[in-house]
This record gives sequence, C-alpha cells and structure tokens, in this order.
Amino acid sequence: MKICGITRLEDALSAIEQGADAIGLVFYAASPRHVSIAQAKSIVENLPPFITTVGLFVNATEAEIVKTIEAVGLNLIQFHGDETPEQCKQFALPYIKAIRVKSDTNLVQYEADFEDAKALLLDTYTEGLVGGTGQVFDWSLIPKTLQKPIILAGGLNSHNVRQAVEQVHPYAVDVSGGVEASKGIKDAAKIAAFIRGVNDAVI
Ligand SMILES: O=C(O)c1ccccc1N[C@@H]1O[C@H](COP(=O)(O)O)[C@@H](O)[C@H]1O
Repeated sequence: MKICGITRLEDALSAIEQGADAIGLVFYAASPRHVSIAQAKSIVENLPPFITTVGLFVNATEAEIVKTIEAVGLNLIQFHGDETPEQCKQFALPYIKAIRVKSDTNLVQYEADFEDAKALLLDTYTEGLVGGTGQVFDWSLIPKTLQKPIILAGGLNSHNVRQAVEQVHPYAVDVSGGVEASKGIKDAAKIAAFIRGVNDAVI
C-alpha cells in the first residue's frame, strides 16, 4: 500500500509504522502536495530501510526528472500526465503509469502500450484535472483480463477501501486525500483506519 502526497517526515514515519510499503512524493508544482527537491531529500534520507520511495511527475521535462531522481534517491517513478511510453522508459528508474479512467478508456490497449511499466495505477478521470481529486471511478470498468499489476487509486478512504480490494483484487492501493487532515497534511488516525480496511478485506 502506498500513501501519496507526503510533505512531512513525521507523516511518512507514521504511515510506515502503521504498515505502508511505499510513500509518494509529488513533484508537480500545481499540486497542494508539491514538495521541493530539498524537502523530499530530507524526508527520504530519514526513512527506515525497505520502504519504496515513489516520485510523482505530471508532464515534467526530462531534465527536471533526471535532476530530481538523482538528487532525492527515489526508487520508482509515477507518471501521472500524458507521458508516452517512450518518454516513460528513458530513465534509470522503473516506472508505473497512471491512467485516468472513464467509461471509454481502453485499459487493454494501455497495458499493451506501456509494456515496460511495472504496474498501471488506475485513477479517476475528471475533466480539466490531472489527479488527486478524491473522486472514485466505476471499478467495474477494469477488465478482469489485465495481466499487469494494478494499483487502485482515486477517492479511496477507510470507508470504501475494503470493498475496493474485495471487488478489484488489486496488487496494491494508493491513497492521498482520503487520509489527510488538510491538503498535504496526513491524519494518523485516518491512515490507521485505512490500513485496517485493507487488512479486513476478504479475498
Ligand atoms: O496528489 C496530488 O495532488 C496529485 C496531483 C496530480 C496528480 C496526481 C496526484 N495524486 C495522485 O492521485 C491519485 C488519487 O489521489 P486521491 O486518493 O484521490 O487523493 C493518487 O495516485 C495520488 O498519488
């Protein structure tokens, strides 16, 4: 499970203590959860071992991504914009590709196009917005035949995550807004309830 939009070391440590496998750092200037390279570096340097650090980018330049991954010590890139497969695979790190799902999204085609991706992260399509909207999409739009690991995202919280896991059987879940006290600030009690929801799922 990944807790995304971390801006403070204390939130990262609290999420990890409660069982998070990965933390997400948002390098997208328009996001209220945006972190600077220096902020991200100081969080990553103080994490315990065996935690995956994921850098989230939205249509960033190659130079921006290279500079960030070299400076921060990330493990994985999350592309959350309109990046092409060629753009995604040109970096030294493995990547996951976010797909914003709506009724006519062809996930089978995306899976073929992004064959190098370690996983597809499925988020909700919302007109004019790129992600992190807190909106849920219709999980029945996910074909059961997908072969790649699926990371389910989009409006998850402690109230719906159990049903999400039981219905979709994702490889992992990702949450940002659903475990916040305010934009960019996590709520330890909400993280705990979210993780209980995941662990309670019967699959
Ligand atoms: O978190 C953001 O601000 C953000 C900005 C731009 C693109 C993606 C963003 N977050 C990612 O969106 C999904 C769903 O988030 P939520 O749980 O609905 O708030 C998740 O992968 C976040 O990492």
